[in-house]
Amino acid sequence: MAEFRFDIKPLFPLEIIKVTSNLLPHTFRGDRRQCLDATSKMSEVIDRLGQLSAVSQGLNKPVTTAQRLRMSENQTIYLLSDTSYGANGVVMGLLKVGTKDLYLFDEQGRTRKVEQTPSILDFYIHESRQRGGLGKHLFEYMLTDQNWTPVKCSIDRPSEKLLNFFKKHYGLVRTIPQANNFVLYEGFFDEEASMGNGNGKSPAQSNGGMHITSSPNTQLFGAAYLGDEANKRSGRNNGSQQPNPLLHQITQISPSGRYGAPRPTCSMAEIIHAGSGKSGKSGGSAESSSGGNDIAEMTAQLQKLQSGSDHDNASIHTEADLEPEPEPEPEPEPEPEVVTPQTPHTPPKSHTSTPPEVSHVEIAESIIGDNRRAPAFQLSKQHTGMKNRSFGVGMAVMPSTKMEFNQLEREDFGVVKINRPLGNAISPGQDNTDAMSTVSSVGGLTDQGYNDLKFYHNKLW
Ligand SMILES: CC(=O)SCCNC(=O)CCNC(=O)[C@H](O)C(C)(C)COP(=O)(O)OP(=O)(O)OC[C@H]1O[C@@H](n2cnc3c(N)ncnc32)[C@H](O)[C@@H]1OP(=O)(O)O
Repeated sequence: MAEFRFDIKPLFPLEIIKVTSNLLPHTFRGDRRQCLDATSKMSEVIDRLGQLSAVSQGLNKPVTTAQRLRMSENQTIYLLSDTSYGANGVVMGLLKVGTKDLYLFDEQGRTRKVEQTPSILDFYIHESRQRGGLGKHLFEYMLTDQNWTPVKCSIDRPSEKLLNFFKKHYGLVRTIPQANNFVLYEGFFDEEASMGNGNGKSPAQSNGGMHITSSPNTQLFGAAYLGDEANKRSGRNNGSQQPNPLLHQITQISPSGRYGAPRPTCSMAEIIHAGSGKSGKSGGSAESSSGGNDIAEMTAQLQKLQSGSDHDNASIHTEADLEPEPEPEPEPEPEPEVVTPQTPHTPPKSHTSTPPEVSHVEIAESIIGDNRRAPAFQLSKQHTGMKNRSFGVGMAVMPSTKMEFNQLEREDFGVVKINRPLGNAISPGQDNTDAMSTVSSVGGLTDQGYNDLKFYHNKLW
């Protein structure tokens, strides 16, 4: 348990105290000197518990620090103590909550901007006291104090233990898939489920903040981008939408828990890999499939070309058939104030949301063309000395399928050298890293009369 060099009893007149950005216990009364002393000690307590929580969750840096709390506007930390333990007492647990403005998907896959969503941000009970009911005790205190209900809480990358906690104590299992790091349980958007929270409104509604948005992602990916299950559900509900057999959601079964929570995907990657068709929709709703250039069609054409088959009914190869690449473990991120989802998707069996994984090697190649294909056999620069041969690199500036250039110096990423004479040593005093200086000094042309483009880059092949 977290013991300190000072007596914690003055800080903890109650078993549970709450602390906000002033870093003082909500019970605090004292003069300026006592205030400074209390904030200093409380900072130490928060930093220690935050550190223990991070270690317990396998995070490489704490989600909770005194400094972060001090800078926050709407976060509260609840601390659970046992002042009877030892001479100075001990602190046994921490629960950090706050409100967030989030873009969320509801159960029909519509994007909603929910302002001041109740959020569980960090939760920790010391290992020696876990599974003894203290977590529930602390959580219930917070719910009462904040006037929240569990089903209305969003949870920032819940751990496996916390998922079990919600299942055991509140019967919450089924989640609404999100594309950000937050997990919502079914019922979050229900009006009636919010009646028990005291004011008859959901937390979001009570803050006047929930409305369907026309976010860029909704326009880009459509509201029915949830795959078959969601399409069926919405089809049952309103009878207007039919599942499109060509449109499978991009699904990856990932471990649930803090690291298993979905990461936002790169919007640019989505656009590059999936958005080149005129329809502009990657997964698409039933309505979105009208464009002649959509991915399914392009992929089918590619398949036909590859197999040499011209059967009209060749099977369609969709994103769901492609092997997802293993996802690197995401680092813990500071809680975003506004999180914009990229794509919704169907919940995996674990009932936790997973990130959409776009892996369109073939599609990307079909879009870009053969220029991007690597040769069947290629010599590396180890084989060819310092001569590098690059295919497609720098296509943005050279309309050639092949580029050759000398490599006399070390490789650095992203440095583009222009106008240095091909193969020549750099003259003394010439700035080797400044393209501008070489532009003016050489006149811009090589012996062959061409501009010399020099690329320094990491190994790409
Ligand atoms: C947004 C976030 O903060 S995510 C991070 C959540 N925090 C962590 O994972 C840190 C490590 N875990 C903990 O600190 C605690 O286990 C907490 C805070 C999740 C729960 O506190 P506890 O005091 O253990 O909760 P409490 O005793 O009230 O409830 C126990 C239930 O929680 C779940 N739980 C607690 N520990 C575990 C565990 N090791 N394995 C699986 N489930 C667990 C179970 O449902 C358990 O019920 P059970 O013992 O009948 O199986």
